[in-house]
Amino acid sequence: MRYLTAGESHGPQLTVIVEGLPSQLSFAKEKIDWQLKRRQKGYGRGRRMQIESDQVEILSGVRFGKTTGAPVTLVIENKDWTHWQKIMDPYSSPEEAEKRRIPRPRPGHADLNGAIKYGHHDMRDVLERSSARETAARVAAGAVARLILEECGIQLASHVVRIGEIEAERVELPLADLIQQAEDSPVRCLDKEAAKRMMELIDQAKKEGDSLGGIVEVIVEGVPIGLGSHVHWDRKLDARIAQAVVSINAFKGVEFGIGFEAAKRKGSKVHDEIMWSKERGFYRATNRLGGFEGGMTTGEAIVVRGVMKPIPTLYKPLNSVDIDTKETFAASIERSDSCAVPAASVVAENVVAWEVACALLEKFPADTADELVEQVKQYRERTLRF
Ligand SMILES: Cc1cc2nc3c(=O)[nH]c(=O)nc-3n(C[C@H](O)[C@H](O)[C@H](O)COP(=O)(O)O)c2cc1C
Ligand SMILES: C=C(O[C@@H]1CC(C(=O)O)=C[C@@H](OP(=O)(O)O)[C@H]1O)C(=O)O
Repeated sequence: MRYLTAGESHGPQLTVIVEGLPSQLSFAKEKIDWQLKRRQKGYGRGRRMQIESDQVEILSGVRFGKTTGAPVTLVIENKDWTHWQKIMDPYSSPEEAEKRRIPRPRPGHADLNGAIKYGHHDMRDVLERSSARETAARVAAGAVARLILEECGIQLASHVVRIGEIEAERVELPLADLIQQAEDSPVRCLDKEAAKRMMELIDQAKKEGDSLGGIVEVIVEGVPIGLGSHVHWDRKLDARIAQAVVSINAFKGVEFGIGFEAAKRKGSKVHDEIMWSKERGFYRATNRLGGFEGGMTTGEAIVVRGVMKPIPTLYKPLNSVDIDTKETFAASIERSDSCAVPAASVVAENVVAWEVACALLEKFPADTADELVEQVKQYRERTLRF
């Protein structure tokens, strides 16, 4: 499977084309819209999220509620477009655009590098596409992938484990409870006490004109053994997931299982002992390596964490240099999120879903959803008897 996204943050819409889906897959639009809604929530978001109410319009590849096997095109309207039409229209007048030209690059954004690279003297031409607005399209693609995963008994969840200096206590919960509790928390945090302090910290950062980052964790359960492959670097599924997570705007690092902690421990406290029982087949006594050995799934839950830097646009401005005058100025802003870690946890969940679904279809190529489900079922039975 593959997908392409297109669209600017303040253009008319985002478009995503998903290609390679099996046919006869029940295409529940409400499930895609639900993922989009989840991405819009979260404490610390700015005014833009009050304007948008994201949902998909399906333009191709689905008939009678099922995929046909043809590319699926989804669009998400930007309601904010009406406020930007004059300067974002493909044939807007240069005079109009000049009034809102951006000659001042914002530290921490793609503005300056993008302007130099693409020869833009209005940094709006960079900003519009580098904006995390695009993550709505990626979530839509991930939500489509989840339709496949669901049919095959694979479930995902995510939660926030850190915002700024506040770290959540580790809580072990069955996945269904974890999903519910994360959903009930405005910061998607399972530790209620930490969640309260996270919200206070966000309020404080906002008041001070500052911003916050954090760490999110994604968990995938029900994964068959052997998705991905050890035979070639670009087929290792952990590596693909790492790329997907770090490609989310503002994400700077990724770890699996105990992750960077592994550097401090001896091998005996890192590797997961192999066990066997008639009911479960092969399994691991622990899951410190987060569900991967040799770039392949072990059958234990995939546990992946991503670190998000604080939002770069600050009401308390940082210094930058005007590209026209070369003079130093303090960057001014109109509006911004002060913390988007809870929203980004939903993005992370969905980009991971995409990678897992691709790996599933690589192991079990199928033209119809039934063929896929049957192959996965048989493979799970074979695995148990191995
Ligand atoms: C869900 C989400 C919302 C974001 N909202 C903002 C925002 O309101 N203001 C901002 O300056 N950056 C925001 N960002 C981060 C920037 O998009 C990102 O830092 C920037 O594009 C530069 O990319 P890089 O940080 O990956 O280098 C957001 C990121 C995500 C994932
Ligand atoms: C639009 C979204 O996030 C935006 C991501 C973003 C950025 O610089 O990345 C900046 C803000 O955009 P604006 O300048 O229009 O307020 C966020 O609102 C979204 O998540 O849908």
